[in-house]
Formats: sequence, C-alpha cells, structure tokens
Amino acid sequence: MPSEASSHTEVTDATIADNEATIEQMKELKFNEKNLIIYTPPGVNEELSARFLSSFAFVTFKRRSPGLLKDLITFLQEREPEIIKECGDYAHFDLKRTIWSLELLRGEMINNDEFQVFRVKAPDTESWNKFLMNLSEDRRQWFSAVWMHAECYMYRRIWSIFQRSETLVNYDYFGDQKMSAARRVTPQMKDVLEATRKLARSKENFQQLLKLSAWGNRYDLSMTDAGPSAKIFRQISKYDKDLLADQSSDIWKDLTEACDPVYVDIVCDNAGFELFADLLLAEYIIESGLARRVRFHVKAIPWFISDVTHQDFLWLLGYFRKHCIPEFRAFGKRIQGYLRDRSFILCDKSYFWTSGHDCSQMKRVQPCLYVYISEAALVIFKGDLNYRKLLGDINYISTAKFSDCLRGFQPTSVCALRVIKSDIYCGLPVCTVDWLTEDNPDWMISGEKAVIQVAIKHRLSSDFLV
Ligand SMILES: O=P(O)(O)OC[C@@]1(O)O[C@H](CO)[C@@H](O)[C@@H]1O
Repeated sequence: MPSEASSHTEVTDATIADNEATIEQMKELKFNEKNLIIYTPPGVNEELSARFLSSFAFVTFKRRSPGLLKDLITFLQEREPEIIKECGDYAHFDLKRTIWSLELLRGEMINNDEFQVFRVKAPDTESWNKFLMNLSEDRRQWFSAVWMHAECYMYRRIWSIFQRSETLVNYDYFGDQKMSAARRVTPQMKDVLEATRKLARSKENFQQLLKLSAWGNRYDLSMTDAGPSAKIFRQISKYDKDLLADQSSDIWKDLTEACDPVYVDIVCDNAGFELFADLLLAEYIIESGLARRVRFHVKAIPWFISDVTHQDFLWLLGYFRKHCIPEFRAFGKRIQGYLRDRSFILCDKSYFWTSGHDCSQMKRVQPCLYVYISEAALVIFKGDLNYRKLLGDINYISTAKFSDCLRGFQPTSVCALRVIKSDIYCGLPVCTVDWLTEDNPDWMISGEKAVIQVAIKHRLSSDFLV
C-alpha cells in the first residue's frame, strides 16, 4: 500500500502531465486556427499541402522536418573535429554560423513564416527566386504551400546555408549517412550480385530486375535506416502481392519494339542499395541488347538526405572497384567500362531535378532537358518524390489513368518505379485505397506497397523530339 506522501506525489505527477498535455493541445489548436489549417482532407485534384491537418505533409512540417533539421544540427556539432580536418580550421567559425542559420530555418518552419528569396549566388538562384515570386501570396508559407514546393524549398535552403561559407561550400552534409548506408548493405548487395549473374535475355528476367529496382526504392534515409533482406532478388516474386500496379510486361514490349538507337534514361533517386539495383538493371539492359545506352540523371546538390549526387555515383563505383570481394571489383570494372565506352552516361548537372517545378513545367523552364530526354525510348523515374513531381503533387482520384496525370509531360515513354511513401496515387484498381486504408490508415507511408507504371509514347524513328 503506497504511503500517503507517495500516492500524493503520484497524483501530482499525473496532474502535471495532464496539464502539460492540455497546454500542448491548446497550443496546437491556436496554431491551427491562426494558420487556417483545414480539418477535412484535400479534395480531388487539389494539391497536397500541410494546410490539411490529416495529410502527411502536415506531419512532415510539424514533426519530421523540424526533427531532420535538429538531427542535422546535432550531426554538425558532433562531427566538428572531422569536418575541420576535411574542410580546414576556419570551418570552426563557418560551422557556428551554419548551425545558427539552420536553427533560424527551423524556427521559420515552426512559425509558418513566409518563404524567403535566395541571396547566395548559385547557378539556380535566379530560377529558384523566379519560382518563389511566381507563387501566389497564399501559397508561400510552409503550412499553405504545395507540399512539394515547400519540401524542395527546405532542402534548397539548407544547401544555400552551406553555400554561404567558404570552407563548407563543397561539403555534403548527408554524405556520411549515404556512405554508411551503402556499407551496411554490402552483404545484401553481394548476394544480389551473385544471384543476377549471366541472366539470359528474357521478359521474365527483365521484369525481375525492374522489380528489384522498384523495391530498391524502399531504402531511403528520410524514411528508414533498415536495409533489404539478402534474399530480396531470389524472392522478388514474393513481393508481387504488394505491387498495386505492375505494367512491367508493357515496358518490356515497348522497349523491344523501340527504334534504334535505343537509349534508356534513369532519373535516379536514392544512393546505396537503390543505386546498386539501378546499375544492375542498366547492366542487364546493355548486356541483353535491349538498349545501346543508359543515361543516369542524378542530383546537383545534396537532396532529401539519400538522393544520389555525382559524388555518390562515383563513390559507389570506387567502393566496388577497391573492394576486397572479387565479385564487387569485377562489377565495378564492368561499370567503369560502360562509362568509358559510353554505354553508360552520367548526365551533366541539371538543376531542374532540385527545383520546385514539377515535370509538366520542364518543357517551359528547361526545354533542353526535355529535348534530351526525348531522345530516349524510355525514361524511368525512380522513387516517391519523382512520382510526386510527375503528378505535380495533385490529389488525383486513385483510379485516374497514369498517362492523364502527367498533364502533357510525355517526352517519350514515361515509366515510374515507386514505393508508395506518401498520400498520392493514380492508376490503381477501384477500391484499392479504401480497402488498404481500412486495413491500416498509414499504409501509404509504410513503404509496403509499390507500383510499376508506364505511359507509352509510340514513336516512329522520324518523330519530332518535342
Ligand atoms: O523519393 P523517395 O526517396 O522515394 O522518397 C522521398 C520521401 O521520403 O520524401 C517525402 C516525404 O518527406 C516523400 O515523397 C517520401 O516519403
């Protein structure tokens, strides 16, 4: 029987906890009222936004992104000695100002301040500021903007903070996480490499590698630290039940009927295992004669934590080439050979992929890129953010045709290999979303389901490019 004093303390503690919870709730209600947060979900064809209380966008700017900024600040504080060794003694002073600026950015997000134009000179500063100035007044704050606009703005703001400092201008503040993630999945990559040697040219093998590339998208550091199972390739068909749309057969048909010279473009997403799976798919496409060339589009700046930059692509290649396991060295040597004979092209930097624009704007804002991609018979968009860029973060009805949701973006046949990590979808069978949501209201952010979709563009070899 607790003494009177201890039971009194327990009652006081419980009362304090209740009061704190109530105060927190009052604060949230006040925030929602002040910032016109909407309690109903977005309507059909409305753009995703953190202004909708029930959206993943709201959770992102209320919890996830402030947490990400806090973690980045802690990382910089803890890694100061290593960063100074890498970037020079003056980095000590630059780090202080960088951390202070990241804390200011975090405060702006929490207070739902208006987006600021970029002052630090960079190749994309002017285009980013033009983009921001073209946003309507009521779409220039964290909790009112289109989710994709605000999220891309955040990662570009982080980069601009590092661009302001002499010593940190080339420092990849997500680099350590990307390299450790790749090292962590080395055993799985070895198993997959062994399982995918000498695959004959066949529709089934192509489909298996396409699915591996799709499921490789599950491993993105802004969502999980977990890696794939070692048996992922050998058991890839086990995941077919979680493919809500699978047009891999249509993709095979389109590619095998394409006019020479056949190029396949891959708009990459995450480094590490996903990039490894993309390289395996690309190797198969070249070795089986499905295409003459595979061209990789990567990010110009550190992006969404684990997105591939040129530095990451070349680091993984070097990691394989110098590895103690002979299979990795051989794989690295082959990739090097494809780059040398131009079967693989690591495309030059394009700041379109780290802009706020969605793909339907590419023809207008980056026509050269649109024409370049038009040369390919197929362009493969990897991942969830790229899917949102294809759909413009628009809340389509889940049964809407994938090709219709591209809103005129059709430089060539457009394929999406996407693990579903956000509340936006199209091209799904009737009632799929309802059934899954009834089962688990958070299924769409779990990474348990995926789609392989394609909008075919039938082209004669003499077609105009645009
Ligand atoms: O493009 P990826 O790496 O597959 O996913 C990007 C992502 O992690 O970021 C956004 C949420 O912050 C979502 O689009 C998705 O969850």
